Amino acid sequence: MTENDSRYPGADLEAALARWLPRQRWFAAKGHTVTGVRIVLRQALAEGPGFGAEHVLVAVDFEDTPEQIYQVPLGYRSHLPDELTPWTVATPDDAGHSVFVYDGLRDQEIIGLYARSLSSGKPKGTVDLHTVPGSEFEMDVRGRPLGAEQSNTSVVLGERLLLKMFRRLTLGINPDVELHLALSEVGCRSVAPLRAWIDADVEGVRTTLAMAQDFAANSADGWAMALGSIRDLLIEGDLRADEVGTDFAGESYRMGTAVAEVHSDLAAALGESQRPASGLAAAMSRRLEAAAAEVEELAEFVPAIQARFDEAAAVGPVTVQRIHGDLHLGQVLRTPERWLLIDFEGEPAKSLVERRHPDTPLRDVAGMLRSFDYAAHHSVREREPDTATAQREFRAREWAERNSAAFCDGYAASSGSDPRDIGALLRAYEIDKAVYEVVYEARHRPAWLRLPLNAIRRLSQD
Ligand SMILES: Nc1ncnc2c1ncn2[C@@H]1O[C@H](COP(=O)(O)OP(=O)(O)O)[C@@H](O)[C@H]1O
Ligand SMILES: O=P(O)(O)O[C@H]1O[C@H](CO)[C@@H](O[C@H]2O[C@H](CO)[C@@H](O)[C@H](O)[C@H]2O)[C@H](O)[C@H]1O
Repeated sequence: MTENDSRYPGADLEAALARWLPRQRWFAAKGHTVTGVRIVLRQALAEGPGFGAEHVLVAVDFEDTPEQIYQVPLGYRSHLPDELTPWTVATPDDAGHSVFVYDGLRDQEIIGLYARSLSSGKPKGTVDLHTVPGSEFEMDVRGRPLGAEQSNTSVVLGERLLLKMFRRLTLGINPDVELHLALSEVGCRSVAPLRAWIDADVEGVRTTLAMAQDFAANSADGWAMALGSIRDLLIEGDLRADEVGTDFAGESYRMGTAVAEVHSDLAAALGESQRPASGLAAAMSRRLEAAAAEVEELAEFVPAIQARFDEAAAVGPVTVQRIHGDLHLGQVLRTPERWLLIDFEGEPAKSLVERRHPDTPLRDVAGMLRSFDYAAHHSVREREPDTATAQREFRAREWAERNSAAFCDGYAASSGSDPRDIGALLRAYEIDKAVYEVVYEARHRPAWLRLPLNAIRRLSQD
């Protein structure tokens, strides 16, 4: 297939993508009506009889929200194997299109094309590849998609590298690459080293498209591990968290030390400064106002939340630095050796400028404390209600408190500073995160909305 391809005209591709994009897990504008799709980059990767592949970027217009740009590597085949049919964008039709169009990142052959580009150091056309010095790639590695869809799409190359293709593009450098690069340069042990990244000029701005880092084989994510621990605890509800065989506190402690190490390495690599807590609290109040305008269930909590933010504002000057920005149990991987932090993109709903703003490390600590609460209470809600439900709620809370304390202990032991010492600010961050979660759940998983709302009640009114 070539740039001005006659077999699949741009206008038809744009129309097919307008129908397909809103159904994707990573589509960030759920609930907004797409009014048009415009191709902004179309780069042939392979072409031959019955098979083609293209790297495509599109700008999506909406009725009621600003344009968004998405990355959609596409495959074209005259015969689509069964395993690729769930990823169909368009089928052959009466209008004379003889090929299926599908999500290229589900096709091992197309993933292999990206792998070869990385290993040869020669991406196609206007797309640039940057290799971190000392990183080598094998020429002909095979690729496979990585499990479930998330905010982006990741593929494993030769079981050695993970290539993450950003889906919704934010014009500029992606903090995931920026922070992984900084951490890799100072030899941080608690991240998977960055090996390469891909960028291109998009609408006149140099923009990150993808990154490759070491693949941590045989790892488990913190969310799955935490759920395993809680499952055992909730079977009867009569044992305390420290009495069940799958007590998680030791892991939470080590996770705390890993997060502290990353914070210390980020400060060493990118610096620290001072900021009045009043400015941080004012930003939280603005976010609260916007969230309450979007999710009406928040309204009754606004005065109590604001009182907590006012307490945080009185804390005085605090040290700020670059942080992870969206830390939760799904963002930590337990390898056989240690915990690794992944996905430094920051909260997807924030602008790039906001995500790159220095903040206190307490935001990340609070993110993990919120996640212990999520894991515990989500597990209770997964079970059919019965006479033991109240007891399970009690145990779940105990589990969250035990693991939060262990995490903070580990953090304090590694960093020399205990996050609980500035309790008013830590609590404000927990509430701020729960407010973000209320909006996130209302947009993506309304059935989960009660989880952050219950936490807000507890955190703002205790
Ligand atoms: N370096 C890695 N090694 C192994 N698995 C990884 C690695 N980085 C991420 N993963 C896995 O890929 C999934 C998606 O990664 P993440 O960076 O969180 O992507 P997204 O931006 O799509 O949320 C994670 O949940 C984790 O299971
Ligand atoms: O897609 P990302 O992983 O970057 O993060 C977004 O999605 C997360 C949900 O997967 C969301 O996290 C919330 O749910 C988690 C459980 O699924 C829980 O552990 C977190 O504490 C809770 O915030 C995250 O906030 C969002 O940015």
